[in-house]
Amino acid sequence: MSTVSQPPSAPAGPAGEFLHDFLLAAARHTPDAPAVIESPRPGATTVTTYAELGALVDAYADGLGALGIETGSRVVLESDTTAPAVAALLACSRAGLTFVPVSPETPRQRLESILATARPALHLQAADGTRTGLPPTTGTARFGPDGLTVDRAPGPHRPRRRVPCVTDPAYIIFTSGTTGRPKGVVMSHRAVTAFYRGMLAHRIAAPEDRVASTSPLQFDFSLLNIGLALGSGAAVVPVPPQLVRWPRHLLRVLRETGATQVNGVPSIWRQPLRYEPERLAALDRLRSVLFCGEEFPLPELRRLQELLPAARIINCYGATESMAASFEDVPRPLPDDVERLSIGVAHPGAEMLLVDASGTVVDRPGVPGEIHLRSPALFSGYWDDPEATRAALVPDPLCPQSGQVVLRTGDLAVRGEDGAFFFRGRTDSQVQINGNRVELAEVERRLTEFPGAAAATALALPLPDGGGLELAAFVVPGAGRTPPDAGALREFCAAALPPYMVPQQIQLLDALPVTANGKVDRAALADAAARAV
Ligand SMILES: Nc1ncnc2c1ncn2[C@@H]1O[C@H](COS(=O)(=O)NC(=O)C[C@H](N)c2ccccc2)[C@@H](O)[C@H]1O
Repeated sequence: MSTVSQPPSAPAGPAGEFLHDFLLAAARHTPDAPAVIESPRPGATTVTTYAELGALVDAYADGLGALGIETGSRVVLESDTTAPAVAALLACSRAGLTFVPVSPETPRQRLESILATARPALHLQAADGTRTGLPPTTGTARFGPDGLTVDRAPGPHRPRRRVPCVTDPAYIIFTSGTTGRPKGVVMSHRAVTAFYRGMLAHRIAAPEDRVASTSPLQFDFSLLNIGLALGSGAAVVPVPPQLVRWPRHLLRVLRETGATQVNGVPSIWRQPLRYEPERLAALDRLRSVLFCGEEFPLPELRRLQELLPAARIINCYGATESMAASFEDVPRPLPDDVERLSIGVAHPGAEMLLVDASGTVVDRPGVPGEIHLRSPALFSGYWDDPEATRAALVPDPLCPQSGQVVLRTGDLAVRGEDGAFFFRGRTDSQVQINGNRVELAEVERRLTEFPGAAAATALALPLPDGGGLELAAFVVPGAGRTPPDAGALREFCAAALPPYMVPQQIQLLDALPVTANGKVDRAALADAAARAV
């Protein structure tokens, strides 16, 4: 076999099956269109065009190429979502490297756990990044307006691989594993671009859109937003996490950048709805809202619809193991009798089916089952965790002989008469209280029906004597409403729920604690409840 000094150029997959090809293809014809619009400070709005983004990608890819890092190596990319950060992840893709996004707010111990697991060749941060003390086995570099600056070159290695392949990992997202050790969700180029194709078939964004992304880069919601914007030839408007948390800052960024779509987890709306309803209603360019990650409390969703009556609101459901699965418009207005939101059906090219506890496929309306997802966008597996991978990627229940695997989501749903799915919580959110099965979402829903309650979270907590579980609940009052009384809330629950579903303790909170990805932080609530006993 001939030895070649230069690797043959990677065979491009079908048009744009590599992440960088896919995301830069849409705007080859519109180089001067805005790709990223940022407004870190009042009056300091900057636009990066597709041509400028492409030039940054070239500069960073050259810098990475010069380091001679072996194809398939990992690069930890520590940054908020910015134009240079988007260019850096695209440059990793072009250089045949797998990027591992982490937020600058990632605690050191968690970063060290990710470094020990992913064993990256390089840690890459922004020019003004503050991370120090990286292990000597990891190269370090920074990306800035003029290219890469290498602080410490990656260690020498004997390259065994030279040709990038579309089944290579494009990125690894580390999620908080239930076992405490972060799980690395490995997504190939083929999977993520297959997902992007399915999502873009919904025509959610158009070239004139400006898609605000309010999630940290380490959360694949940000990667969905980048793909949605760039894949549509539109602009992404990254909102730094430290601005998302302050309603006035968030609304200023949306106003000054002319955002036409705002994508985020439900919790980003809680404070703006409560403290800045007028400024929210004044965002007259805002024409769509997309949310994901957890159920949107219905009182807050209804309030959002009141303030943004013209906005299309999309409920996006899915897991990091396939980036997402479905996109469903919320009825406008949401009928009063709706208790659970539809998650629709899987995006084009994918299919959800329900499997009951016995492993039988459920195909009758109204019968609950666990969502299994058949999709070309399924993850490759959990990094270095074959056992967890086998538990998630299971044989196709309809045709196990085929060798095809489907994603076992851990989510419960029922089908409506029209075939759409209705989310029914996690399989692990079914708890046993005094031997009775309790669906926590049912308790939460009853609590949010109380006049003046905007959101609620219910938890099953171990009894102090260790003998079983008891229900605790946390309720956030609505904007400008008299805060509900805990006793009245208990009576309200008792009027509609069996005794074992009435929370023993109910705490009123000004806000629910959220994780780094913006989801309700149930672990923090459990700790607070334990301390309150
Ligand atoms: N719209 C929902 N209603 C209700 N429960 C939900 C919903 N979207 C997720 N979830 C829940 O969140 C779980 C997935 O959690 S996750 O792996 O951390 N990933 C995410 O939350 C974000 C996900 N990758 C994503 C990114 C971008 C767009 C859509 C979805 C799902 O299995 C559901 O339990």
